[in-house]
Amino acid sequence: MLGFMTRMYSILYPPKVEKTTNPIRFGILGAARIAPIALILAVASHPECIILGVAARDEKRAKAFAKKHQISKIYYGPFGYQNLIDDPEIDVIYNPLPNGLHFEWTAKALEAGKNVLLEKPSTNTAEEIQKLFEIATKKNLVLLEAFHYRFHPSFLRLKEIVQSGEFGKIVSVKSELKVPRGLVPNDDIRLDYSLGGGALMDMGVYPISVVRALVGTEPVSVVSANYTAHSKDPSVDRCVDAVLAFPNGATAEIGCDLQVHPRLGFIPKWPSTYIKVQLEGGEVSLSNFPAPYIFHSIRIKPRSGKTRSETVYRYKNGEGEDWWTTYRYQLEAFMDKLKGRDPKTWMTAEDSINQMKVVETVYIKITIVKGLNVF
Ligand SMILES: NC(=O)C1=CN([C@@H]2O[C@H](COP(=O)(O)OP(=O)(O)OC[C@H]3O[C@@H](n4cnc5c(N)ncnc54)[C@H](OP(=O)(O)O)[C@@H]3O)[C@@H](O)[C@H]2O)C=CC1
Ligand SMILES: O=C1OC[C@@H](O)[C@H](O)[C@H]1O
Repeated sequence: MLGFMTRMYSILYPPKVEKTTNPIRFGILGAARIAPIALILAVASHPECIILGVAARDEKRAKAFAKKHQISKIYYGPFGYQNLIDDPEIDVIYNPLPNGLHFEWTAKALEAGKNVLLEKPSTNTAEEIQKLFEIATKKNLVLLEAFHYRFHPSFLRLKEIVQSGEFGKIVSVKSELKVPRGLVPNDDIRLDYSLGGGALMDMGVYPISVVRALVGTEPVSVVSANYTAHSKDPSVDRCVDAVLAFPNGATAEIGCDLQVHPRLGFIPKWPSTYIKVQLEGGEVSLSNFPAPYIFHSIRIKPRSGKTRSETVYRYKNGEGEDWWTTYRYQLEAFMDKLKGRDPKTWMTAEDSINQMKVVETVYIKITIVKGLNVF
């Protein structure tokens, strides 16, 4: 309990660090709700970077956000986003715009010579993310799809156990991200088809990326995919459950839901956020994988022998801090990449492109085709 309390305190009030003389300067596109936890708090404890600017469509919103987070440069109005991108003092653009705007604004940022930390899902299609990486490569810029959980030591430990061979080959993987009704209001970007909304685009991309990373190859087919349309708009998927088949015989079940209905109509269900891997010689699981810094448990259940559990908040060599969030670990890797150092782990261009191919294939299986230009 004490560990939990001290972690939470340091996440919300990170210790101040002295910044280097020429820190890398981030600019944020949009006064997005995710920006404080996913970037601003992470940057606060990194010595080599600062948040220099923010752009929002509305002047008041931009000013309020900048004041709250002590950001010195503000852009707003119809050209606000472009003006932030064009600011020669900005080195990196953080793009937490609605999914459907990821491609357009990341392309503009890269074309302007800016590195980009791009929120998940990278784009609407594999073709789009491929184009973005082509620009990034041509211009020698860093582009990262922000699958933050991949950078936390708990996920890396799970992957290490699964891929160590200790329990033999993977038989199946199951991963879910489902949240109770009431968390996603009807006017949320997640429920707007034209902005790239839908459960699979918002939450389902996590389990898909999880199973791909753990199996270590790409699925060969989507065996089945069921979805429930959202009551607000039938073209928006509220919930998706799919089964993927991998070339080595392993299968994966992925699930996502933006509105899990309460038990008996009134008892809210707890969010479902886990990874479970069945191996020939046992089962390994990780609870709360998207926010392991709050709490998590890695359970190792050998087919014969005692069940044990681990919690892992730092890298093996002791690097990191117990209170570092998934976002803080991600920022560490991003900064390492920018500075020409070797990050602990990375989400490559190929990984992001293949990820979107799988997302597209699941959508095709459930026949909600989100303006996708595939096959
Ligand atoms: N990594 C993670 O853990 C998480 C990632 N995300 C991802 O981050 C992104 C943003 O999510 P979230 O912060 O919840 O989103 P918000 O609802 O806060 O929207 C983000 C920003 O989008 C801008 N925007 C631009 N055009 C539109 C438009 N037409 N309609 C609505 N908003 C618009 C708004 O900018 P302005 O201020 O200029 O009005 C707003 O600030 C998504 O891609 C999502 O998938 C979300 C949550 C968690
Ligand atoms: O990226 C995300 O992670 C957590 C979810 O609750 C949220 O909807 C999603 O955007």
